[in-house]
Amino acid sequence: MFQVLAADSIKEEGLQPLLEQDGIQVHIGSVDSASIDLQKIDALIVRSATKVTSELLDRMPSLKIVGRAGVGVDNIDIAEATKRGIIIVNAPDGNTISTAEHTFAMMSALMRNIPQAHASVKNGEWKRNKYIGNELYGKTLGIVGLGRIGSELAKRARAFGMSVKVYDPFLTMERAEVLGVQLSSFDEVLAETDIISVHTPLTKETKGLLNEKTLSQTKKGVYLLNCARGGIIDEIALAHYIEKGHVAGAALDVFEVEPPGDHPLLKLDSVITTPHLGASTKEAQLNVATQVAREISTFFENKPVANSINLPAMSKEIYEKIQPYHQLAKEMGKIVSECHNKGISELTATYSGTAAELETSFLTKALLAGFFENRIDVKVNEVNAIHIAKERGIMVGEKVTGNSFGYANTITVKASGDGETFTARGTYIEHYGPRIVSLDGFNIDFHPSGNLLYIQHMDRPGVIGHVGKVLGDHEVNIATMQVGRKEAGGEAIMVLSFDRPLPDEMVDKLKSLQDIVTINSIIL
Ligand SMILES: NC(=O)C1=CN([C@@H]2O[C@H](COP(=O)(O)OP(=O)(O)OC[C@H]3O[C@@H](n4cnc5c(N)ncnc54)[C@H](O)[C@@H]3O)[C@@H](O)[C@H]2O)C=CC1
Ligand SMILES: O=C(O)C(=O)COP(=O)(O)O
Repeated sequence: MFQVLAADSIKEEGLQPLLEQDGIQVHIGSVDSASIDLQKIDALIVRSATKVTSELLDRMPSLKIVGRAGVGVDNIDIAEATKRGIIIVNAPDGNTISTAEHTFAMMSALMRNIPQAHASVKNGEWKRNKYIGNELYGKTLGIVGLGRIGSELAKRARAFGMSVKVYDPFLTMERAEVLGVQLSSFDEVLAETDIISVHTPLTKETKGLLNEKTLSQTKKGVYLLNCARGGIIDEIALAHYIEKGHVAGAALDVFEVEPPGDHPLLKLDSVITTPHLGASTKEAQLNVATQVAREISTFFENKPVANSINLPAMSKEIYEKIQPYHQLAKEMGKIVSECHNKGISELTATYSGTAAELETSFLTKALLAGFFENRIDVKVNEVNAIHIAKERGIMVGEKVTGNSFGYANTITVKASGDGETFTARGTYIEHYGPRIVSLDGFNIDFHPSGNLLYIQHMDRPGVIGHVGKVLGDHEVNIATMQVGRKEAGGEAIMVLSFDRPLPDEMVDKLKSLQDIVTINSIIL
């Protein structure tokens, strides 16, 4: 039974996809609830309040996936989660409209002093002159970060007769034209706009984007909005610029530390604020909860998630196409690990034909996951495979070749270390299945599944008979058998498959036979 913890007051109605699925138990609570055994939780759903730190991850050894019911993942230690093979998914567009609408409402409220005037009337006052505001019409709005929310804000601003200048280093001229905004440099946005609204994620690059220096480049009387993340606008610098009358006012939905406590900005009359409400609408909360619940339910069905932060994005169609190669790559990783049961320092995957047309980095990660499966104690998957390889000093290479060795595709794995090299080649034949077509330079042809024995031996009369006798004495039935050799009388290999696991003492007996070089048992 998979255990899901939905924290941060996730809208329960949105959890329906998980509640409806057999084999899943959903707990509503928090990571601090005494009644919840964190050790057993497989999936965690959070909003922005729960901080998914390495300390929390230490307390959740079964955790496999974190669902962020929203956009920003700055409350999640992505590097730590990735190291541990934990997938992170978010709900990128479920709260776009709500946040854009909230930003627009904040902008209107800021320009017309609505919160201050409201409080004054409630206080028994009637100060019509004190609260004279400014029109939005004809003003220039500067948007920093024209992603989903920034774009929706731009559309609304244009509908209100504002012109819009945008700074976003990743934005194309075509997209700016479609949205009717003017693509500008950061300096132009600072110097030429009346209101500046930030809509970037909080990253190393965006932290303190508006600071003592850049605020000095803004127009005197500028208004600032932050409905993205606390810290994009330096709070101390902002308070300073408001106090000295350079910035006319600010609307803030977010703070560096939430709740902000006794904060200098809260003491300023021209600062209006909400408690991180951008995404807090019934509609957005239903959207984001449903989106992450669907993702987690898909994950438990062993299908690809659509919006992972630390896995490549893949549509259902692409996933279906890549799936057989993914399986083959993983099995080849296991085969190489078992057949070449030695230390390795380099692993190279070479793809050809139809395999080379796919997301090969995903296949290489699957290969590594298979390779490490029986070698190390840590669970290895596509999320942490590269990290684990690096940590263990294994160089991972990836190549594409035009030579398919007569097949429609091949995946060739070369493992090297201590002066020795082992190579395996496999192919996927449509409507037929995966085949291993070469092992350590020997041509062979077998289906990689079940219980296998890989035997290296000398090509001498009687060897196969002796192996058959030991198996017969143990009443072990051979399902399939393939042999390969490079030249008569030289080294040769056998790959045998069985319907059930093999007794250890029988494998030991086989090892002691004359002309047997090595024997490796492989379970796929
Ligand atoms: N107040 C609230 O409740 C909410 C806040 N947010 C915040 O808003 C942010 C934006 O959300 P979306 O628009 O959905 O994300 P998005 O990913 O669609 O847009 C972000 C944009 O920022 C741009 N960008 C990145 N680095 C930049 C830089 N250094 N300078 C200028 N532009 C840069 C990107 O190119 C992208 O276009 C989220 O990361 C989140 O932190 C999101 C939802 C609700
Ligand atoms: O989606 C986001 O990035 C948000 O900031 C919304 O945060 P929340 O889920 O309301 O705590």
